[in-house]
Amino acid sequence: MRYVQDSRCDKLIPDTEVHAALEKLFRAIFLQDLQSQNELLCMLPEATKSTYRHFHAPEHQSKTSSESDVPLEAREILHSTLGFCIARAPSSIDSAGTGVFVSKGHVQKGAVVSMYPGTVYQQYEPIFFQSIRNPFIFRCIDGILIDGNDKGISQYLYRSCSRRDQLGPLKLCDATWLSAFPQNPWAVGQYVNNCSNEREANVCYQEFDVPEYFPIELRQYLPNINYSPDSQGPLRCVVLVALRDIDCGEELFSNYFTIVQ
Ligand SMILES: C[S@@+](CC[C@H](N)C(=O)[O-])C[C@H]1O[C@@H](n2cnc3c(N)ncnc32)[C@H](O)[C@@H]1O
Repeated sequence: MRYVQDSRCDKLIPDTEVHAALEKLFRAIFLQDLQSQNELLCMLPEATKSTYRHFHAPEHQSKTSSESDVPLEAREILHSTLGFCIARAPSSIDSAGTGVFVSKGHVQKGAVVSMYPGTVYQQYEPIFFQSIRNPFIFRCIDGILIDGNDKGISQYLYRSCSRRDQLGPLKLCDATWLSAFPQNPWAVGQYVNNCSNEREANVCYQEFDVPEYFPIELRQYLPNINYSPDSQGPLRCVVLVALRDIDCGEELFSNYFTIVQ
């Protein structure tokens, strides 16, 4: 069990740091994929477009296209931006199925390591059928639920909601976490296994409400979507934050049970 004095004391790092980390990684992914973002860029306000204008300059293009036009693999972008990669692999615990490992580099205490993807349900929204034999439902402190199952009915619902909310080339979330190759390399947090007496937690969950001013062109990398189109307020995301320095090769373990006293 993880004990927290008060729901206001649950956060390990301030929201501003989570926001900065998300923006840093997402911008790096966006810049790597700039050639296919033209249609979206045309829709954006002049001020936003101008932020990216210099990246169209021939000097930059010649640097990235010298080898091929294929964007850097997502995990490599994570490594070059934040100094580590994570990947799914068979857990170091027998019978625990798949886990998530630091596969390259080193994670520093307090860093955002991963995100918990999935469909976001308010307390009063129906989730009964999706929840049957589904170990991927995450419950937030305020009762909001996130269904991070990448199979079955959960998968269909996420895809359906993501297409519903797409406005032309403007995607408001990322659905690639449902595949083996997520474009947001953090979006594998639902595979992080539970700690035990032998394997202490090295990451913990932290809720993050995406503010209105989060860059619209970067929302396409958020691995969460509201179940209801009428949901009010900010989109709920959950990130996993390192509780200590984590070395390459270590498996990530969280604590599935937090008691708010
Ligand atoms: C959210 S899933 C985590 C991903 C899971 N390992 C998989 O391969 O799908 C939670 C399930 O993983 C397994 N699990 C998680 N932590 C475990 C542990 N410490 N020991 C054994 N099984 C574990 C349990 O089956 C649990 O219901």
